Amino acid sequence: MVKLKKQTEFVKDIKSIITLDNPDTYISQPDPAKHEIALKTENVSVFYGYNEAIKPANLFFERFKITSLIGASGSGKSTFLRSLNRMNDGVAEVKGKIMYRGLDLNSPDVDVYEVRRHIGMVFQMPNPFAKSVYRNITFALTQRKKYTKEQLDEIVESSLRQAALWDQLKDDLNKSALELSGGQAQRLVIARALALKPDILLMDEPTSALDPKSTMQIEETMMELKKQYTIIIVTHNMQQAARIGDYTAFFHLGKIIEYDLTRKIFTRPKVKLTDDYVSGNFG
Ligand SMILES: Nc1ncnc2c1ncn2[C@@H]1O[C@H](COP(=O)(O)OP(=O)(O)OP(=O)(O)O)[C@@H](O)[C@H]1O
Repeated sequence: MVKLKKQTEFVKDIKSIITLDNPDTYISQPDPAKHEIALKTENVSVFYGYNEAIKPANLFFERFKITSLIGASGSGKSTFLRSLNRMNDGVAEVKGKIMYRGLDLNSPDVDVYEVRRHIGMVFQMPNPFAKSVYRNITFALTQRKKYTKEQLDEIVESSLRQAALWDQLKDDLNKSALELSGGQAQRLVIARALALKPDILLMDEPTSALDPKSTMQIEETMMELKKQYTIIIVTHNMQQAARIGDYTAFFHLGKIIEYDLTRKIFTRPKVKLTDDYVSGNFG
């Protein structure tokens, strides 16, 4: 009688096939038999015209973890990140599947607004609207649905609390968001994304425009947020990736060279190119 393999053994097999076929890459995914997967890409490639900026990428993102995307400038990190919630629509052609709760988010009949409600995005430069702190958080919500004042008050408070901004701003909710410091503005943008109650937060170099103190505060906030959200972050800051990332994917010329637990990427990478990058030999 043929004995069926357990799923974990299949996963091990898949890992070794990938490694043997591509000796210059090493992809070690979180094991779906043991870990909940929030998002998965299947052969996702991205084209700007004829330029294949992302080569077919197959990545699993574990739920309630932080995954860092690292790599030199132009390696494709932002392009890949922006594909995950359809931010590349109209800019680039994205092929392959982006699987979320059994649904391919890259399918043309998927409502892009719904995709972005479940998968929020925070950009490099804090970009609050020229509105009050309160309206920044409620604006997107009220475009599609009616809320009572009590409901909105509750959402504003809980979003600001999660972004560690409530204590500082609770008496200044009518203040213009343009009067906030850079660190406060970035945390307001995080609160604005959280107000939509997403599952996943994409962050594109969220601290690169901030001073070290604000950077540490945002990192602390992210460590709290990952208890409730899955976070995927692009960062140029190796210390940041090592400090906060559970998993790290290293990109080079549009290809994922190595994907593994962060501690392995930074202490025992399997591919020399990764070692050279994390040791600061190029990039
Ligand atoms: N809007 C665009 N149109 C055409 N090509 C683009 C566009 N955006 C990015 N590219 C190209 O795609 C490739 C990957 O760029 P991308 O910005 O994703 O890299 P990155 O790793 O995020 O870089 P950085 O760290 O500098 O932000 C580069 O060759 C870049 O020139």
